[in-house]
Formats: sequence, C-alpha cells, structure tokens
Amino acid sequence: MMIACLPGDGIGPEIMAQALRVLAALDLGIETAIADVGGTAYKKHGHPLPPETLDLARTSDAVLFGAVGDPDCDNLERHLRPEQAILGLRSALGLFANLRPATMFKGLEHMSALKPEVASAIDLLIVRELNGDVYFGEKAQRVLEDGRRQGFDFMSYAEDEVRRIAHVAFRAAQGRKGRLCSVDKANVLETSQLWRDVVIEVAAEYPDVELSHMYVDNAAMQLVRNPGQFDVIVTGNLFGDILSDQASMCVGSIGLLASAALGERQTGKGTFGLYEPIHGSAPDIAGQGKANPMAMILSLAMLLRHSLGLEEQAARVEKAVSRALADGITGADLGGSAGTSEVGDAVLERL
Ligand SMILES: NC(=O)c1ccc[n+]([C@@H]2O[C@H](COP(=O)([O-])OP(=O)(O)OC[C@H]3O[C@@H](n4cnc5c(N)ncnc54)[C@H](O)[C@@H]3O)[C@@H](O)[C@H]2O)c1
Ligand SMILES: CC(C)[C@H](C(=O)O)[C@@H](O)C(=O)O
Ligand SMILES: [Mg+2]
Repeated sequence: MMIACLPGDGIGPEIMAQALRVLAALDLGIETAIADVGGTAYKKHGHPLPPETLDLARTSDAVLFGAVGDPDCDNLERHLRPEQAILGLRSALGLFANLRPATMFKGLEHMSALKPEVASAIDLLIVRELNGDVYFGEKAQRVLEDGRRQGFDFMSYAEDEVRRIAHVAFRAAQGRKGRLCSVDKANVLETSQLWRDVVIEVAAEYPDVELSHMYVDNAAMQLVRNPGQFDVIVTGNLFGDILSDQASMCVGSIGLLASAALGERQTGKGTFGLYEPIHGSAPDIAGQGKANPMAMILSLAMLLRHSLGLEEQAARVEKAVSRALADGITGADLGGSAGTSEVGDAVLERL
C-alpha cells in the first residue's frame, strides 16, 4: 500500500506533518511518498500540478492532500494558480463524490456559532458533486460591443453526472438515518431543475430512503436554524463548497472538517480517493504553528476507512481526536492555546 502525500502551501505542510506522525504511530507498514503541489510546485517546477505529482497520485492507493493557495500567485494566469492543482487532481482522477461530514464533538458545543442545544444535534453528511457544475464549464472574460467588460462561467450538469452522485448519496443515507435532502436552486436554474428531476428518478430505486428537496438559500438558513434536521445533504459543486464551510462553524471550527473525494476505481481494499481538510492554506496564520491539524488527521481516518478498508484503525484515530477535544485540548480556532504540534501530541497520546 502506498499513500501519496501532497502537503501544498501555507499551513498544508504544518498539518500534514501531524497526520504523518499519527500514521507512523499506527505502525501499519504503509509506504508514503511526498510530492510538491500548488504554489510550492509552481515556484519550483513552473506548474502547480507537475506531471510527476499527478503520476504519483495516479499510481498510489490513496492521496493525502494538505491545502493549496498562495497570495503570491493570485495574479498568475488562471491555469497556473495553485487552486488549479486540486481541481486538476479531482478531475484527472475522476473523483466526483465528495463526502464532507460535520458532527458535533462532545464538549465543543459552547464553541459552535449556534446555541449549544441547537448545535448538539448536528450529525450530518454533505455529499458534494465534485467534477461538474460552474467549476468546470467554459469561462472567459470578453469585451462587449459597447466596450463593457463581461465575465462568464458556464454552469451545467449532464444527467449521468447527477445520477452517479445521487446513487452515492442514497447509499450513504441507507447507511445512516435514511434521510436525504437534495439542495438546489430549481426555482431559478435549469441546471437545478434537471438535478431535481434526476434525483427524483433515482429515488425510485431507494424506497427505504426519505427524500426531500430544499432551495439552497433556505438550506443555508436551516443549517443555522435547525441543523439537526439534516442527515445526508446532496448538492452540486458550488453549493456544496459554500454549505460545507458554513457547516464547519456550526460545529465550532473549519479546522475540524475532513473530506473524502472518491471515484469509481477500486484499490482492492476499498475505493481510491483523495483526502483533505475542507479548509484552505490559511495564509493569515501560516508559519505560526497555530493551525488546527484535526481536520487533516480526521481526513487520514477517512482514508484508512474508504481506501484501505481499515475501519478499526480509522475509528481509533477518530476516537483519539474526540478524546483530545473532550479533554479540552484546543488551539486558537476553538478558544484554546494549544499549538499545531501540541494538538498532534495530544492525539498521539490518546491513540
Ligand atoms: N482545498 C484547498 O486546498 C483549499 C480550500 C479552500 C481554500 N483554498 C485556498 O486557500 C487560500 C486561503 O483561502 P481562504 O482564506 O479563503 O480560506 P481558508 O480556509 O484558508 O481560511 C479561512 C479562515 O479560516 C482559518 N483556518 C483555516 N484552516 C484553519 C485551521 N486548520 N486551523 C485554524 N484556522 C484555520 C484561516 O486562518 C482563515 O482565517 C486561497 O488561496 C484559497 O483559494 C484552498
Ligand atoms: C480551492 C477551491 C478550488 C476548493 C473548491 O472550491 O472546491 C476549496 O474551496 C474546497 O472547498 O476544497
Ligand atoms: Mg471550499
């Protein structure tokens, strides 16, 4: 078994180091290989996703990804920007299903942006489509006849793209509380009308799952008003991006939310995937040793579960994180004073 580790930019390498300490402590005999990605790769190799990095990811059993994004690169042509690396990996590796769980950890209710009694009910999974939508449609800027500049991004979903993510979401709901909420903007967008029609067609194959539909603006409000109503949410690429950052503050911090990006390729022990925190490279705190590494460590747990079939080890890592939180070990993002490596120490002690 080989894991490709792509630390990336900003806090990426800092949090990756803690996840790799946890992996080493598990002593599973798994090989790791590290490669450059993002702004770091651009500065060294002239491209945010060098061919060697993509090859390494392709030939691995799973990819552990830190974060990309570098303010020095914000004025580069779009195809050279660090963010293109993660979009390129998701697309080239066919990782269309993004699982973003948000669960309230015991003892952290007071850190939620919501009232503790509202926050304590949060146990939801956002299933975000990851290979389509306005992210991957044609985009450009042009000058109109009257001289005004115009920018456009083409939003689309084909029915097979909706169908395959709907199946992932229905199956996820079957393994949880059996409730699926499809979030769209069908009152305005044709893309969303097709999305809703196809989700309803797929629902016929899952009579044991209770399907509901919600407009995205209402969903954003309901996530704050009564997040306990949600079990599984399935939504498109853009809405899923936004709602998952919002869900993170409902459970206390963006430094807690892990994710799995899965496709169809099987590894023999599970499904090939890329695992990363939902947050970015956090340039505002990079290099200060205060980033929360828990989302990264929990992403490693998801990797062990989904790609390597190591459920027991995954649960062990998750339990160590929740015990550290229950014991009050938190960094600045959660009102505490522990630094990145102290949080790592605390998780290791509890493994
Ligand atoms: N998958 C990715 O690699 C990814 C995801 C999101 C954003 N980005 C990129 O990251 C860069 C910064 O973006 P942004 O500032 O909008 O979002 P961000 O998620 O990097 O940071 C938002 C805020 O959350 C804080 N934060 C994030 N992760 C944290 C952690 N682990 N511990 C403590 N605090 C944390 C940051 O300090 C910042 O105040 C941009 O270049 C963006 O494009 C990359
Ligand atoms: C960096 C960016 C391309 C990415 C996205 O929008 O998918 C990020 O925000 C995420 O949530 O993983
Ligand atoms: Mg995002």
